[in-house]
Amino acid sequence: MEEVRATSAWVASHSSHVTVDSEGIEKLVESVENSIPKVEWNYEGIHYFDNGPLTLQYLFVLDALNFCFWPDKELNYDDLASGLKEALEKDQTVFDADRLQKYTGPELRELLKWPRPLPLEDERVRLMHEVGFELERSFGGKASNIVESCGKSAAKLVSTIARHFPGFRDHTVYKGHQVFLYKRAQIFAADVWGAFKGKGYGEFSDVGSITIFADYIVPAVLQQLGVLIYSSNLDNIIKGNKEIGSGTEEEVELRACSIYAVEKMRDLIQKRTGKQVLSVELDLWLWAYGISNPSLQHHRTLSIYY
Ligand SMILES: Nc1nc2c(c(CN[C@H]3C=C[C@H](O)[C@@H]3O)cn2[C@@H]2O[C@H](COP(=O)(O)O)[C@@H](O)[C@H]2O)c(=O)[nH]1
Repeated sequence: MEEVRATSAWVASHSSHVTVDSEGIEKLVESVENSIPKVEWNYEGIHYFDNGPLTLQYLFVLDALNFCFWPDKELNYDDLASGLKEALEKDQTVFDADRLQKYTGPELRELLKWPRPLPLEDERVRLMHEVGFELERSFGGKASNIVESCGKSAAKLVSTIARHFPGFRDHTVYKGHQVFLYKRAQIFAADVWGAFKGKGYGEFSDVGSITIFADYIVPAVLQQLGVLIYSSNLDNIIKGNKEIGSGTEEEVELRACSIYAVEKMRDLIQKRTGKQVLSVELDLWLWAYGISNPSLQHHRTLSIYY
């Protein structure tokens, strides 16, 4: 995760379309430093949890598919989470590694009870197959074995997932430099930590190493809160709901500057109050705030990473 931090900082310092506003960070931190809203994991009541290894299988499949909902106006992350939860409650074998390798698009739709093709459905199915195949090949079919192999280190968990599962390798090249963002691998570690409340499978000695999860909600929130400033061209693209290509400077800056800005917020909170906050906690607060404001306009990129 040091690479995520370092490469995001590099993007922020070479950025052409997005500016991280230090004054904006100071103002926001001043207004929230003593009262950062604590948001409970699964505050929405949409997730499967049984306190055992099946929860990890659910979370891993969830985060393998946790991207790109916006092309369907009615589809949200909640539909994916609660759809997978209900499917698992009905049949405990739905996420067995051998079954994951065989799903078709229509079967995935049926699992989620979604009446029409999902956005990037072929990619979702391909990634389910990839997860099933590699779980079987290297982890005895079980996501719990990935977590157990990481010796209570969230950083090791993220790197193990990125090493074994190509679909989680959320990185890109920006102005000639490789940039690591690892949104879905990090969110899996955070989901495990959140679901198990930092105990058992969720105990990580280095949970502070996780950064925020650079999706399409958090940048929009940071802009609304005055932390990110967009060029007028980028602002018009987002307001006009025009698509931004994956891997473009604009897209990488939106994501990397969000990571960098929240790391700066975290440092400032620590400096001013002496209190350690986790980027995961800041992420969940910002994300929940964004989700509760449906009028917030976010950038639109067709991506399998977020
Ligand atoms: N940064 C960040 N992004 C997050 C999440 C979560 C859910 N986290 C769970 C963890 C605890 C809670 O109980 C949540 O259920 C989803 N997303 C992203 O949002 C987008 C979906 O938006 P919309 O199309 O409007 O549904 C999509 O890119 C999705 O990947 C998060 O926590 N942080």
